[in-house]
Amino acid sequence: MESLFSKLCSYMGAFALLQTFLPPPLRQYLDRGLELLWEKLFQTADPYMELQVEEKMGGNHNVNVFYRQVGIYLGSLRSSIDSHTHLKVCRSLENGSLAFSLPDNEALEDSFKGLHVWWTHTSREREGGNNGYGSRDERGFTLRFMKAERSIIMPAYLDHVSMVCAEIEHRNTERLLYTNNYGSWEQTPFKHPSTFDTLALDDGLADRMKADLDVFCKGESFYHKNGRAWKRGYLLYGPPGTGKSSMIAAIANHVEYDIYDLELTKVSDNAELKSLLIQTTRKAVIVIEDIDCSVELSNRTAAKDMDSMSSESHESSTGVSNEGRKLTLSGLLNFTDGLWSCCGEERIFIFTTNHKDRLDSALLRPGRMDMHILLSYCSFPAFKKLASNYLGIQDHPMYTELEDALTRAPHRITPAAMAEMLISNQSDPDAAFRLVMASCASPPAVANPLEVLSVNANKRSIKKGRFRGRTFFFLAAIRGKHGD
Ligand SMILES: Nc1ncnc2c1ncn2[C@@H]1O[C@H](COP(=O)(O)OP(=O)(O)OP(=O)(O)O)[C@@H](O)[C@H]1O
Repeated sequence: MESLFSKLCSYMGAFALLQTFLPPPLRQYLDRGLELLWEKLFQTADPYMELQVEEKMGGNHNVNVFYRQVGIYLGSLRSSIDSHTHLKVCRSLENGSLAFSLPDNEALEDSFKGLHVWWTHTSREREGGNNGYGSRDERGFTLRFMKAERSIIMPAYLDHVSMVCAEIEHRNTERLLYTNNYGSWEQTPFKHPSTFDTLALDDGLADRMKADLDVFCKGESFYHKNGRAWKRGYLLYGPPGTGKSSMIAAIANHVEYDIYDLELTKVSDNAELKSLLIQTTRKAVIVIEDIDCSVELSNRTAAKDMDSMSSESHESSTGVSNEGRKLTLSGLLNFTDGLWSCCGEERIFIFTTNHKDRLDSALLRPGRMDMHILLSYCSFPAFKKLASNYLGIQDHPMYTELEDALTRAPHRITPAAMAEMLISNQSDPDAAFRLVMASCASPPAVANPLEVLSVNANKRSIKKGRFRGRTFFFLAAIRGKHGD
């Protein structure tokens, strides 16, 4: 009896030793085999249950979306995959990246809320060939978990799989820039290289913006718990060429959202505005640039005075009263803030203006735009960032002098103008810095025509374009704001 007991002990010791050396897939096979043996010997009920996720469903073999989602999800479980020594690999046609997965019949372990589940992929030849349904194999995933955990796995874990897959797909999909064209959105791939690392901003602003965006993106439960629409508003203001458009691109790149660039002059009325908003998807940055110039949304008191002066002549010439004006400030406020704005989630609204003082106080009141961000002339830290980006220079003997000049400069330089001076003298940094010094000391030889235009002319009649990173305006037809 004693010798049998010691034999049993030594077997157990050998098993424990074997357990540490066996590769995980083999261990799982053994586990499963022993479980089956145990069930056979002692007739115990299987404490596990299984779910089948087949690639094709039903008699007419419709594609099962969840099968694809599971495949993508499992591909993201890198630490579980890395613990295996037998893997499959393929390269994606779309983005050229490598994707690893387990061979058929090998179990991949995952955990969710402290529970453990196991996925296995199987494929077997379809009976009677391919029957005209593409693949000859019947493929599917099997999910195995404890029966007692059924209420957590179904559907919370399954929803989790779909959600993670949606995020992965969103990250891998090319992002889009939408522009409105009379009632509908037209899309084009969005590839703007601006990031918070390339922007020259005042100290700490990039970090504050990134932190704010990160909190917003992870804020679903916060917004829902507090009964708030999951959206955020930024007003970017400052002179032309200080990086407002570049910051929009940096924001979109940071959060990886699509951009909807709303041109208000192409929106005929509030109903169209509403319809455009409803067509936007979640995870969207909705931008209205130069909001003070887009439509008559300036200070309402001033507008009222203007209206009363001109209403008579306007009505007689057009037959439409000012009261019946089609696109209104209240329509726009409803767009960003009111009930309409709640028909989608995870949206960032950005308005830009060169003249914050011209905006109606209703647009500026606390809570409307969450952050008002001033982008201004080039400070010394911003200059150093541009010099580092464009010339690869971190420090230079002229920096003390330049800091002094930029701090006291009577003729302030925009980051756009600074970038141009550095880029055009890339091969000779000393010459670039001398040019910056000279620009600090005296105004540019030729006044910046775009600044003159932007002050006097109605921007609705000005076309905006970019060439080599600079913003250019050219007149479609010069029409002064008040007809001058
Ligand atoms: N803060 C900045 N950091 C880095 N580059 C900048 C910055 N500001 C401007 N630039 C450069 O100047 C160019 C024009 O800037 P951008 O169009 O972003 O300015 P803006 O403020 O939107 O001008 P506008 O009001 O005329 O639309 C950009 O392509 C970028 O190269």
